[in-house]
Amino acid sequence: MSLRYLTAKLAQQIDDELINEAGAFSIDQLMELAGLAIAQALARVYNKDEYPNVLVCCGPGNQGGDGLVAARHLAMFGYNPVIFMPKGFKDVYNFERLKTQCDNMNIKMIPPSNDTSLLQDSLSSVEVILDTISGLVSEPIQAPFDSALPLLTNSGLHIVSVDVPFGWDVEEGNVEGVGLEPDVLVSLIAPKLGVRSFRGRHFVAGRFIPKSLEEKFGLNLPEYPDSDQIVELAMEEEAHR
Ligand SMILES: NC(=O)C1=CN([C@@H]2O[C@H](COP(=O)(O)OP(=O)(O)OC[C@H]3O[C@@H](n4cnc5c(N)ncnc54)[C@H](OP(=O)(O)O)[C@@H]3O)[C@@H](O)[C@H]2O)[C@@H](O)CC1
Ligand SMILES: [K+]
Repeated sequence: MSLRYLTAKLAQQIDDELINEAGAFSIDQLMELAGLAIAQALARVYNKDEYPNVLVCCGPGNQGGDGLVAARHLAMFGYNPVIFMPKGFKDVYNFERLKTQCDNMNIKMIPPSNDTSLLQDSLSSVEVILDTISGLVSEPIQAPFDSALPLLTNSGLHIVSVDVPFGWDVEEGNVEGVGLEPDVLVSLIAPKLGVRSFRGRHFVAGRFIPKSLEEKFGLNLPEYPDSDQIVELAMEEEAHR
């Protein structure tokens, strides 16, 4: 039985079940585990001696929250993350706490601005971009990320994307051809249909899904090694899907 690739609707349904009485998780718990796993995947591929500087690009939704958590863990691991979060977080209470936790780690945040020169400056001093802009939303690319996208794409830097690379459709992939082209992808819980064409290093993260939910949704998740929070999909597995 092969790994199940999820529609946007199914991914949302699994998230909802994890949070309602069946799963009984709080969003903070899931965000913390997701952010930790994302940081672990980035560290697995880009070691901190060669790639110490990471630009963490955060959207205004839950995925942006995952990004703030990942930035904090990367700092704990010895990286030097810088946060680019040009649009205010939707859940202000969560954001304020996550932002304070990043401030306490002396993580720099690029101030929101219509002028892209600050972003450009940061791109010239990092080795890796972490794309935690959006995950489950299929929308045309909107401000303020529209002006950032070409800068990220043309930077030539290594890119780690979470769930769905920015600019891709959740189910159809990079149909417009303008989305980010990451080197590494971290799929939370299970990959989404749109990333079937992805051929870089692909990790699945989310070692918190109860067996009952895995079975209910027929996910056929790969086995996580040891005590890892991430599992890398083998190239053969990718080629056969
Ligand atoms: N499964 C799990 O275990 C866990 C899942 N979690 C995470 O939740 C993520 C889903 O979160 P989510 O539902 O809040 O949506 P998300 O993708 O963050 O986008 C929100 C906003 O972004 C914006 N935006 C989107 N597209 C855009 C565009 N093209 N151009 C410009 N802006 C765009 C848009 O903002 P708006 O324009 O509406 O202000 C939209 O409303 C999921 O991927 C995973 O990372 C973890 O937190 C917990 C564990
Ligand atoms: K993303």
